This record gives sequence, C-alpha cells and structure tokens, in this order.
Amino acid sequence: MSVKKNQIIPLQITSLSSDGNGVGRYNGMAIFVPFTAVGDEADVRVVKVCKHHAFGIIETLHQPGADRETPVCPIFSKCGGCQFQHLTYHAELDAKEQFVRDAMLRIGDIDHPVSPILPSPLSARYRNKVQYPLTQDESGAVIAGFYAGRSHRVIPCTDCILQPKLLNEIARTLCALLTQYHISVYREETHTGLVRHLYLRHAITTDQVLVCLVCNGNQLPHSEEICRDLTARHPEVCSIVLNVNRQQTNVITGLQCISLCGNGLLADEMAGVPVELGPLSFYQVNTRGANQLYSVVQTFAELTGKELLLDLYCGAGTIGLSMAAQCQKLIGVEIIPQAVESARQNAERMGVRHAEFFCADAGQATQRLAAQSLHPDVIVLDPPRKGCDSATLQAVLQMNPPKIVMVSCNVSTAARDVRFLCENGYQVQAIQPVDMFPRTKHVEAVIGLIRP
Ligand SMILES: C[S@@+](CC[C@H](N)C(=O)[O-])C[C@H]1O[C@@H](n2cnc3c(N)ncnc32)[C@H](O)[C@@H]1O
Repeated sequence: MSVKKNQIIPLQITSLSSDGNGVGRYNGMAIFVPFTAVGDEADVRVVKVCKHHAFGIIETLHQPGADRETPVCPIFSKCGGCQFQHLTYHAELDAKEQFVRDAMLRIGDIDHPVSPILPSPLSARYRNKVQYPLTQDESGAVIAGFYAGRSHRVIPCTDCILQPKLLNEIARTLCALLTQYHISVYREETHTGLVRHLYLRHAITTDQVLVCLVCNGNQLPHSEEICRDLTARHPEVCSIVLNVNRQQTNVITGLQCISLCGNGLLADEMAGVPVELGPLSFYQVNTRGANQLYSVVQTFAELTGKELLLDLYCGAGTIGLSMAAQCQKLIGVEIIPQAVESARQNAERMGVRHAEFFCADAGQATQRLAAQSLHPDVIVLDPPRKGCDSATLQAVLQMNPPKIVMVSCNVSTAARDVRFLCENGYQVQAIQPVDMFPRTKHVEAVIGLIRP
C-alpha cells in the first residue's frame, strides 16, 4: 500500500542516507525525513511521493533518538548549509564513515575495510572561506545570509557557527558600509543591482583576510571610502578585490578580478606549503583538516625521494608541494590559470626547482603526457565533485603508475572511478575517510590503490 501526499504516518528512523536524511520504512516503502536521528519515533507528514520511496517532514517527535543534541544555530534547518547540527558529533562521524563504506560497496563493488574516520580538529568555526549572498530589508539596509535549502531565498545570518567570528564581523561591517553608501544589491529575478556576494577568505597562520565583492559590473561606487573604512575597522583585511560576474548563472564568481586595495592575494600556510592565493584559486576550506588530509595522502604515497609524482587537479599545488621534498620530480595539472600561477609562485617561494605546473584540462594533459611515454611512480587524483572523466582515467591506465592516491569530496563518484581502476588491474590498499566538513553531509575520503 502506497502513501499519499499530506498523509501523516507513524515512523521510526532506522538509518541515515548519504544525503543526510533519516530513513524509516512504512508498509515496506523507504521514507526520507530530513533533520532526524536514528531511533527517532515520530509522526511524519508525507510531502512528496515517488515510485519507490517518499519524503516527509516531522509533524510530532514522540521519542527522540539517543544521538540527538540541541542545534546551536538559530537558523539550522532553514539555511541549507548544515544537515547534522541535531546530532552529536560522534554520531555524525559514525554516519559519515558508513556513507563511505556503503558507497564503496554499492557503487564501487569494493569490499575492503574502511579505516575509522579522522575527525576534524575543530567541529565549529573550522571554515576559512564564506560566500554570503545579499538581500535588502524594507528600509534598504543590506543584509548578508545564506540560501534556504534548494532555493535562492536569502535567510539573514552573519553569525554562522562554521565560520570564524572575524569573517562574520567583517561581513556585518561590509553590510553597514554598503548600506551607508547606498550601494545596490543584485536581484536575480531582474538581473539588476550591483553586489551579488560577499566572499571572504581567512588565513589561519597569518590572520590575514581577503575580501572579494562579487559584482554585476566592473566598478564599485565609493570604493575608496569603503576600502578605507573597512581596513580601518579590520586591519586583518590585506586585500579587497572586485570580481566581475555579469552572467545570469548560479556560478558565484566571474573570471575577471580587479584589485581595489592590496595586491589581491592572501598569504597562508597549508601542510608546510607557504601559499599566496587570490579568490579564483581552489583552497581547502578547512585548513587544519587539510593538514591532516594531506598527511594521509603522504602516508599512502610512500615516497622515497626517487619518484616522479603527478598531481592531477592540483589547485594551487598544495598536495604535491607538501611532498616535494620526498620526490625526485613533481608535475601538477590544473585548469584555472590563477591557481597554476599560485602553484608556480608557491614552488618558487619554497625553493622547489624540480616542480612543473601545467594549465590544462586533466584529460587533455594526461593524454598528452601518456603519449610522451611519461611513467609516473605515483599519481594523485583530487578531482572536483563530478569525479574524473574517462579520458583522464584511460590516460592514467596508459601511464600505468604502480601507485594511485585518490582524494575525493564526493564518495559516490570516487567509488565509481575506483571501480573502473580496479576493473583495469588496480587493487585497493586502504580507504581512509576524513571529516573536512563537520555539521554538513559532506565527507572526504582518501583511497590508496596499487598495481599488484
Ligand atoms: C577538489 S579541488 C583539489 C585542489 C587541490 N588538489 C587541493 O588540495 O587544494 C579540484 C581542482 O580541480 C580543478 N579542476 C576542475 N576541473 C578540472 C579539469 N577538467 N582539469 C584540471 N583541473 C580541473 C579545480 O579548479 C580545482 O582546483
């Protein structure tokens, strides 16, 4: 017997799905309910019915599960950022470890033990980057916040518990300055107005802050006064950049950056690599977590000083450079030109002369390197969420490295790609989940593979 929309059903939550929902069964049908915990007993209102499953929301919670704790943030469950503030961090970690195990088994067909997940050194205020969309209230005051889940409605918030307090304070000052100087805010519906997002980055080792105003235009009225007032209030602000994004798109940043103050860069250190980077380069958002993540990569790579290391999807070069002293030659490949420039400068600052960085699509670059008979000893793959494309994986097989270390923030696509590598001669040696994103459903994993 199926369920109907708006029907209220009694439900016990028995597990968590990888998108963060609690799962219970009603008449044999899986019902997904957000913001629930294993052991919850509740009356649930069915809000959407699909062929084999349905979605519901809690109407009345009769018996809370043992893993529940009170969320700290007043807009938890309204803002789309966090999925797990209602769980103890311990329960969240157990769930994430299970997500990795499930993905490897179901998608990857890999029945290999998964090591206990490494917790994030900080479970709150761990992020080094925030991107606030803006809105205005009835009086015209500029307000920063976050999008509600699966929508572009801005929920006001400048005290996000995932961000350092400093970034929240700078966002509040910026909102006050934009209001004071009557700067317009972008409206998606009409594609009018100027400032779209406030994008802030914090360096934990230098305490510097990079401020980026993403604008539907290439000029910010009163930019001199705004820069002067902002840096006077927050001396940590080292650079202020205007990023031009005139597209009608969900992508936050555009390609052009104009420096309004400072050199447009932020100085930090990650896993021993002195980094300088602008707004367009990828940078791991949890610096302390990344130090831990990279040390797992180093352990799996087992470099001895004689190897050729190929770091694919290398961003600002941080993974490869953190192991530069343990290899004979390092080659990095990355598609964003500014990130490649950062990688080259980072290598120079470290005095590393045996590293080369190419600005190219990973698929095209690896095909070219394979055609040149390049045979790396270790390949690190750290692709974006969509995983590796088949051109890259085919070229990796052609290069035939004895060792591959896959790093991924999306275990579903990682499991798919690892399956392909295993079907073509590789063997999983170790699977290490790492929590880089506490309070959210996202989990990182490092998978070590060898060619036996
Ligand atoms: C998850 S990040 C990893 C970055 C880096 N390994 C690190 O730890 O900071 C993925 C990187 O892949 C880059 N990227 C995305 N698509 C790419 C492609 N087709 N070819 C090469 N790089 C790509 C992104 O710009 C981003 O820097």
